[in-house]
Amino acid sequence: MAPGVPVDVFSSSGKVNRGYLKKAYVTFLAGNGDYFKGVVGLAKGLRKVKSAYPLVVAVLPDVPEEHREILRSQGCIVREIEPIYPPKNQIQFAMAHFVINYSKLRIWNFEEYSKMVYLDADIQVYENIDHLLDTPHGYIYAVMDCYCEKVWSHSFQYSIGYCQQCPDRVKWPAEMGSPPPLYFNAGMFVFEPCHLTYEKLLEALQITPPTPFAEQDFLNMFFQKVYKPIPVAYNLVLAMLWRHPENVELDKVKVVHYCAAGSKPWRYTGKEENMERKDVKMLVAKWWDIYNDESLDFKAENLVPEADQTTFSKPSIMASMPDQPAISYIPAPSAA
Ligand SMILES: O=c1ccn([C@@H]2O[C@H](COP(=O)(O)OP(=O)(O)O)[C@@H](O)[C@H]2O)c(=O)[nH]1
Ligand SMILES: OC[C@H]1O[C@H](O[C@@H]2[C@@H](O)[C@H](O)[C@@H](O)[C@H](O)[C@@H]2O)[C@H](O)[C@@H](O)[C@H]1O
Ligand SMILES: [Mn+2]
Repeated sequence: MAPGVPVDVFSSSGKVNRGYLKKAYVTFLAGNGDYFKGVVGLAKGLRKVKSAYPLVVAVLPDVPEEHREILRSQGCIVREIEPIYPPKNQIQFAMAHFVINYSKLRIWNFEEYSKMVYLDADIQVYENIDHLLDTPHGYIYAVMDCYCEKVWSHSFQYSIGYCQQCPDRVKWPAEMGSPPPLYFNAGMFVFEPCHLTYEKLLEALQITPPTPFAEQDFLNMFFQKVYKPIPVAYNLVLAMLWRHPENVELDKVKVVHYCAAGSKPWRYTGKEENMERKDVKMLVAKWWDIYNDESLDFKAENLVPEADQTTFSKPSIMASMPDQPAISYIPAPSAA
């Protein structure tokens, strides 16, 4: 991987009171294909768990008006963003479509929000996770990824069978120095929009050679020093079911990420590897139950008045978080 872009997050230059700004969920939609169905499912899932926050959808210009209308009719806040492309490169992304995912970075410029939870459109929320929007400032919270799927076959980790999800199974070779820094799946993360951070991201992107996992690799480099792992329950990358079942308590999972090949519920055929598993079929059916539930369709009278957004208890994850003073991101100048 290219050298990390250190982000010196904390500064004693005092606190920024971000309490007056709004909070929201945000997802990303590109193209005129069927991912909009994922966004509809996500909007209905957040309603089912009675989230107090809206879902913002960052759409690329190629998302047709018809799809945007469907999302608005489901109560989504649709915001058009300009694409972001990595510098000219010969890289072979792990999946060809990953190149459009750099555009996700535009969400750091949604400065009217103090805190957001980003969720891929192939994610479903099955339990209320609004408390993530009350986590201490100054960090990016996300779930650790898994290196065991074939899509990682370009990596040294994969070649020796090392995975951060089970670092003792195959130990990192001492001669290779310390193991790689903890690495998060960029399908779900808790972050703080900030124009200064946004500018630093774009600046750093122009001087960082693209790598197989595109913006996910880049975000892991950029936020390496402020990444806080959160439990698998907050983003079950489906492959964990067969790669690390010992790390999964399915009945405690709050968020499911349908990222394994063939697992997108709206395209599910059951033909790809692992797709015939009982747990996968159950999770796909669970997604469809919400998608098809008309009682979860948006009704204007259900709107949560903005003022009510703060009447929130701080459940368990807050209890385990040391209280931090409200500190804004003050990225250091890029080291690269
Ligand atoms: O044609 C596409 C491909 C991707 N995406 C968005 O980009 C995210 C990341 O792609 P994907 O989830 O397919 O990657 P994975 O998590 O499976 O690696 C999706 O969830 C969508 O939000 C999209 O809108 N249209
Ligand atoms: O553009 C890079 C993408 O990288 C990640 O997807 C991968 C990763 O999770 C692997 O570990 C899985 O094995 C694989 O299936 C999955 O595609 C993010 O989910 C996605 O949002 C996006 O950032
Ligand atoms: Mn995804």
